[in-house]
Amino acid sequence: MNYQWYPGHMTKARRMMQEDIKLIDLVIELVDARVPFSSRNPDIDELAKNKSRLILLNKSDLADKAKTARWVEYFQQKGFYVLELNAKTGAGMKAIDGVVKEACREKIERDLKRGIKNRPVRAMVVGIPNVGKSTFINSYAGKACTKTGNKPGVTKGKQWIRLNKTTELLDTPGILWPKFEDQSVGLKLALIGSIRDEILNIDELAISLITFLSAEYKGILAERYGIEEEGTPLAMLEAIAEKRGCLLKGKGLDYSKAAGILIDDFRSGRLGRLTLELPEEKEA
Ligand SMILES: Nc1nc2c(ncn2[C@@H]2O[C@H](COP(=O)(O)OP(=O)(O)OP(=O)(O)O)[C@@H](O)[C@H]2O)c(=O)[nH]1
Repeated sequence: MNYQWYPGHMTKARRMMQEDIKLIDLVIELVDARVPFSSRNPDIDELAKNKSRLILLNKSDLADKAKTARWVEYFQQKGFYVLELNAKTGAGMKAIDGVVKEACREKIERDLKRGIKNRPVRAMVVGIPNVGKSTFINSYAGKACTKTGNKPGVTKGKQWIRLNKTTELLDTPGILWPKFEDQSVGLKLALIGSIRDEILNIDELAISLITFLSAEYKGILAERYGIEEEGTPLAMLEAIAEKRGCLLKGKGLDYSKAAGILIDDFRSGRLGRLTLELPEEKEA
């Protein structure tokens, strides 16, 4: 399968982010907890060097709890501050302020030594499309906070949201481009729904998911669809089509319909909390 992204916007988005990053102290990077490696663009490490860093493992409600704990440990070992989050419900949100302060402690202390009091920490949210940046900003900023409007000088044209006494957030998130280093990255991004479905081959996607699930999460397909987990992935897709009554008009089974049901069940969490990759695979 050949995966494409939204070509054309990348250069502009990157240039804008390069400018914006100059204005901020803290980069809050959202990744999808089901694919923390595939949903991050490592170029951000270069773009945001010398900045405090916080990684939010978002959509953690859909990810495997034990595997998320391993990703937390992995990113911590790399020197990032890390939190699990469900931006949609706000679960995990309370811990953020404390961690932001901790991540920016050096900056706050440096300011104090220079006699600068109460200059807020300036933060920016970044991430690839669909990881939940807007949902997070809306939830974190809440209704009570006010937009500060344009400021003179360096921040001309930028909107900042004053979150509390210590933190301001740039109101437009930085969009990063996913990095298709190998086919498996594109495949995982397609599975979580970050690539437009029109350009995907849904049958191939379902076969890949079945292959993965029957190896890593044995029993899940049997439980959800009442099928035997045996034979080829195609045979299992066929079994799902049979169980779910996916029929073509008078001409046998509708595999694509069954594939659609499976992918949809995965994306919405109906197959359970599943994570598609682990840190050690990435390091291998
Ligand atoms: N289950 C779940 N869904 C979430 C969570 N956070 C965001 N979403 C959903 O994910 C989808 C994308 O969220 P957005 O906030 O639009 O993502 P974005 O990163 O701003 O997307 P772009 O504008 O494309 O860059 C929406 O349907 C959200 O409701 C979460 O923690 N859990």
